[in-house]
Amino acid sequence: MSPYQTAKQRYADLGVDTESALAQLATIPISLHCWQGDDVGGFETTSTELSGGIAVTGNHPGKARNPEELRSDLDKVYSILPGNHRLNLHSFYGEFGGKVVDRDEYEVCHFQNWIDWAKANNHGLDFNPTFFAHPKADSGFTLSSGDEGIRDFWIEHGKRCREIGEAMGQALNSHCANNVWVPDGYKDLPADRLSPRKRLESALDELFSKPMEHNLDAVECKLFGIGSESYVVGSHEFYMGYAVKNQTLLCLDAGHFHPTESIADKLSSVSLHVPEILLHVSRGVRWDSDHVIVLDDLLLDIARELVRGGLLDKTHIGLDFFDASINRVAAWTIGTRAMIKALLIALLEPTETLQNLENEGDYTGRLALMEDLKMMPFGDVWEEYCERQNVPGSHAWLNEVRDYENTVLAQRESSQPAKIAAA
Ligand SMILES: C[C@H](O)[C@H](O)[C@@H](O)C(=O)CO
Ligand SMILES: [Mn+2]
Repeated sequence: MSPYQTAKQRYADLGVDTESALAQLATIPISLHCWQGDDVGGFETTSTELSGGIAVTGNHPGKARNPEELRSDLDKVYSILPGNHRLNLHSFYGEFGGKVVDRDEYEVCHFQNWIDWAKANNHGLDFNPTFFAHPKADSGFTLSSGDEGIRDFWIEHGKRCREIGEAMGQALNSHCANNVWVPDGYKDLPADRLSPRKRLESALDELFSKPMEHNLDAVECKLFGIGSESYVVGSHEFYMGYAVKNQTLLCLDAGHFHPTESIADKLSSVSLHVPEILLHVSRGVRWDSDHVIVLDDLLLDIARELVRGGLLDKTHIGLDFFDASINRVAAWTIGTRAMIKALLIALLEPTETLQNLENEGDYTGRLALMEDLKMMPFGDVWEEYCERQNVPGSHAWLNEVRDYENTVLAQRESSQPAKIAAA
């Protein structure tokens, strides 16, 4: 018997059908974030320093310098991922043909190459307005700014991004999860916590006022950022309330809460009150909210909650990490494959048995089974999945990335010259 056949039998003994787990896994798209490929740089003609309290460290050679290189890197990543996945694009990755196009002037045409590429490769697209890395975000406030001109500028940006998201969804015959994250906040003790929150609420009301069909609005909170340690306008309570009241999607970023707080525990509660959930799966390490995700307990808990609670249908799984200290194509691949593995392990659980034990009050049996499940041969099921999906299994994928590094990434100048604007 092959290792998979043995594993299949061992799972069958627990009442788990590995074939249906694999069939379901193949239907779950993960939305890869474009910004892992170039250290959250974007392709605007006037480049501005990254801001908004997020930071990328590391200087691994081979960073994508233009949209063609970024798409080529993404093609490589998708080619070694089992399943069919989406792209989550930030708006400042538009293609502006060498012209200065400010954020309140973005149009669908600036994203046409991305749409064409997504269509040709059968990727859904998700989107994000970009409220950072811009002179009008330098005060630390955007949609909640006390300056009406600044606020209006960002509201216009948000509205245009919704139109772009709608066009993406329409062109690709899919939804487009469009996530608003603003960095607004104070480094030190605020004297007025309420006014910025009132301004953010009414700015969002205006930004979201036009009904859309394909574009799904989402809002993302954060506990603190670098430079906004004392106060973030868009806190969890703010956005939870906003999303419930307005029935938008709520985005939960795994790195945006207190280190002892896991978003896994939030999913069931939130699912009762908002129509759908967007995830930014990330890994917080001390002050940094964006390490590459790995197959750890926190990630497994997220996947288990999605499966046990039957929440996969109302959850959009997106990733959010960036690491420039390792090969960026490998970073994407390690993180995305970890997410898929976590989902597989969760799908291979005998959920009904566990829940029956719980309902019967047999907590001994529940804990014993949970512990024994950790020794089940899910690795053999994973290898089978990779083989059936025609992608390299464990270890082999890294050879492909190393080849790509030697033949493609190494050709990019280490000096990382100015961005090449696409025509
Ligand atoms: C680049 C993204 O907008 C960003 O990571 C955001 O989602 C976030 O999580 C900020 O900490
Ligand atoms: Mn995020």
